[in-house]
Amino acid sequence: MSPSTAARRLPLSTTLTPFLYPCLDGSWTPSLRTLRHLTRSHLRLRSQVRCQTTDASAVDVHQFDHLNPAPTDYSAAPFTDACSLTIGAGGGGHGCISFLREKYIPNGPPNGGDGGTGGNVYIQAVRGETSLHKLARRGMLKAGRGKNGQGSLKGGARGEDVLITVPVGTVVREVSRVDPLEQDERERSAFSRHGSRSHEEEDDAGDLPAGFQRDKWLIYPGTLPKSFSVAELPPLPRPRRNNLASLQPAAPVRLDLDKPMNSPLLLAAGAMGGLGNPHFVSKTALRPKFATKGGSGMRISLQLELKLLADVGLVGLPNAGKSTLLRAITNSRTRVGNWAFTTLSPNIGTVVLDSYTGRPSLGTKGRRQEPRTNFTIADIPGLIEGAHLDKGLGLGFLRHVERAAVLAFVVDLAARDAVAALKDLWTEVGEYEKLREQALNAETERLQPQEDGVMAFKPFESSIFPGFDPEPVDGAVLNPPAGRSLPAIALPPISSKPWLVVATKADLPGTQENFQSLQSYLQKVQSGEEQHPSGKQNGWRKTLFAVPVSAINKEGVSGLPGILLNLLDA
Ligand SMILES: Nc1nc2c(ncn2[C@@H]2O[C@H](COP(=O)(O)OP(=O)(O)OP(=O)(O)O)[C@@H](O)[C@H]2O)c(=O)[nH]1
Ligand SMILES: [Mg+2]
Repeated sequence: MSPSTAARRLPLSTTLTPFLYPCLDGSWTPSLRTLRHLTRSHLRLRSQVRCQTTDASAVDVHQFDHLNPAPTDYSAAPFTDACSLTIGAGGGGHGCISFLREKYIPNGPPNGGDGGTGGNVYIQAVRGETSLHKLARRGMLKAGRGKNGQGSLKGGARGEDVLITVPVGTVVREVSRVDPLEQDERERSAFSRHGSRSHEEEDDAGDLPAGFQRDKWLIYPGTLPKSFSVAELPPLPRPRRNNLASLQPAAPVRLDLDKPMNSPLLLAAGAMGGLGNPHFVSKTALRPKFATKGGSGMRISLQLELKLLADVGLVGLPNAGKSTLLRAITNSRTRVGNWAFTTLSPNIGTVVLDSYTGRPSLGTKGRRQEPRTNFTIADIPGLIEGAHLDKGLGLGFLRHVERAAVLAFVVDLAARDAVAALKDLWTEVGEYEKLREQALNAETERLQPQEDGVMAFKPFESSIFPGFDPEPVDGAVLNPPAGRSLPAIALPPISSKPWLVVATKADLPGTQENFQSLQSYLQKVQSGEEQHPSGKQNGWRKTLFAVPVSAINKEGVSGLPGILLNLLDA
């Protein structure tokens, strides 16, 4: 019988009293001093009990500390670094059909209000968010629809806006969009070209004849289908675009939100509401019994990718000791364990340089205007040989260190030849870079105008005055103007970044030789005798060195922040 089962069977009073719960023993009354002592010993006992419940037989609970934590001593936040999201701007409310009716005015003039504008969708990169998991769960985010207009010329209320908050470092790409207004425009121009009326016959207001898009009308009384087909309708007014649409980023959306934003950025403006019946008063229809429906909101499918922003990125094989190193130099509570793939999602730790006197405890070199008071380090899951062939956790997590200014390669001196481990790591980083370049090229190609880079030149395309949309002049076919070329989110090559090697587990016996061969290899790379481990000609090789540390004993790590800081300012 296990001790826990035995404890369950015995009555509480015989097992725990008077040591743990003395109050349950009726004969006992504690003094104030005893109470204080009891609280202290109870707290100690509780923490021990908590540790024991994890794996009491295998480990001695007293040896746990911050660098050799118990299996349960870690912070685990949900993490998602890529997701797709569809956003929908709010549709407009319908216009109202209503007439003034008062005492002695039985058949008053029309007074139906316009429909309200649909809600907008905004995006904002904010500090504090660290993952996209909330958005990944949503899948679709829609702004509110505008309210319908009401009698007495009351306009409908605006639809509710939606604000998408994302972590700093999120890259947003548009996959596709459905813009009902553009579709409308296309239908109209097709109708005017091939329909009953030619383009020239279209009247000044750009209205099209009755019978075109009957479904855009509301008719009173409109309960019978007959009334829709028989009703005499005026020409359908041109669809209107929300003025705010001019603030939308040019399609296709491609944003790199690498700084916290003070104000949200408009992604999709809501559709305009329909027009109330007073808009359609004419000589022939003094009391129009129709209004227009509100427009539908545009939808954009987006891909969001989070590339965490850290100053230093730790790259290493699984079980090399990256997380222990992060714990040793920061306050991080990332998980540590003696097995591969302990870390399953990236962790960011902050090295605080503040001496608590308002000045950084370590000097930072000139170029920065403000002295650096902290810097961040990203720990990602370990890479294994062949990670680029989708082995292990894949290369996906390298995106979180590709924007780091400095790379720290963590090699385990006790596991295998450190030079071979370093070369393997560089191979995987190089493969990742190739994949990234391929993806960038493919995307740029996809977004480039077709027909061998030739596209029709449109001098001006106003979203505020949709009527002003000149047809391309025949023969005026130019290369895309430079100003409209697509912004490439280009990053510097990883091999050009400053890097160093942190050789961990130096406390274990027989690791000196391994370290010496690593150091002599790095010296040769620096002097140019050996090829850069990335295989690139212009890889960074200004000052290359390896730092031996025993992270678990916090030995050799005190100098690391200073070294990293020097490389950051290099
Ligand atoms: N002796 C010794 N052991 C260490 C040292 N650093 C880490 N370890 C041990 O090595 C094991 C792996 O450490 P982790 O920090 O989890 O390794 P990791 O690189 O983060 O592993 P993954 O997250 O799986 O990639 C743990 O059992 C640590 O206690 C060290 O300096 N000396
Ligand atoms: Mg780890």
